[in-house]
Amino acid sequence: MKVLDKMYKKLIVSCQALEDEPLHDSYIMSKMALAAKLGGASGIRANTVKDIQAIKQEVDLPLIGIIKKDYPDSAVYITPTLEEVDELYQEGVDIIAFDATIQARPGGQSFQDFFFEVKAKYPNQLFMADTSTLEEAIAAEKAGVDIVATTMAGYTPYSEGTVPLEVLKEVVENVKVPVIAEGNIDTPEKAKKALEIGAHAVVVGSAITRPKLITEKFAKAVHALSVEESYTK
Ligand SMILES: CC(=O)N[C@H](C=O)[C@@H](O)[C@H](O)[C@H](O)COP(=O)(O)O
Repeated sequence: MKVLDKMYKKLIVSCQALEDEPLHDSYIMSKMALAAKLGGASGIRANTVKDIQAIKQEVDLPLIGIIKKDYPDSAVYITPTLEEVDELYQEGVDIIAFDATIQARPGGQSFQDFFFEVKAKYPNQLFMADTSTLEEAIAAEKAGVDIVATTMAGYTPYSEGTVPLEVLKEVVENVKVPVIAEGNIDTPEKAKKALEIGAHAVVVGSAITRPKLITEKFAKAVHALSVEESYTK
């Protein structure tokens, strides 16, 4: 079965922890992936070759690979250049994802120029475009990507405050390639809604694999109550 068929209407779990996050460790990410698989995930999204290698030891699910890297002259950090694409291709992942916003890439390169190079070098690889607006999704489809995703909705200065599921709906209505819902899908209800809207699959990250953020949500709710009701004996 082809990878896009395996993912159809399924849950993909993003297992990522950056250097400044408490779970930053490839072994931990591999166990997160295993937990996700046992819980019913049908795919994994992972960052860095090291994490991807560790995850491959634990699970045999379809993999979406990215490399997050900061460059001083660009706001684009998800697989920004051909160099990161080369690394992911050499490691081997089912889908390579990258930022496909209108923001300039390192060296001032546009998404179109970047993708032209990428596609020419790797014509048989599946590529997923992380976009923040309908316009970017349409442009990415036109450039020839295989999948568009709403990953960056709310994370570019010009998309701040947009509602991911609303962006998803617009994108689904206007592009023909499969659309993956990703970004701030933080409840099972929203994941289900994303698929009902027409997403091909849904990626959930923080709500499953970032316990610090999950704890913060609980702590905030609990502490708000403890401020209202002080303890007196
Ligand atoms: C904007 C950005 O850098 N997103 C990253 C993309 O890989 C990840 O940090 C997210 O966790 C992932 O997209 C899943 O989203 P959420 O964690 O909201 O379920």
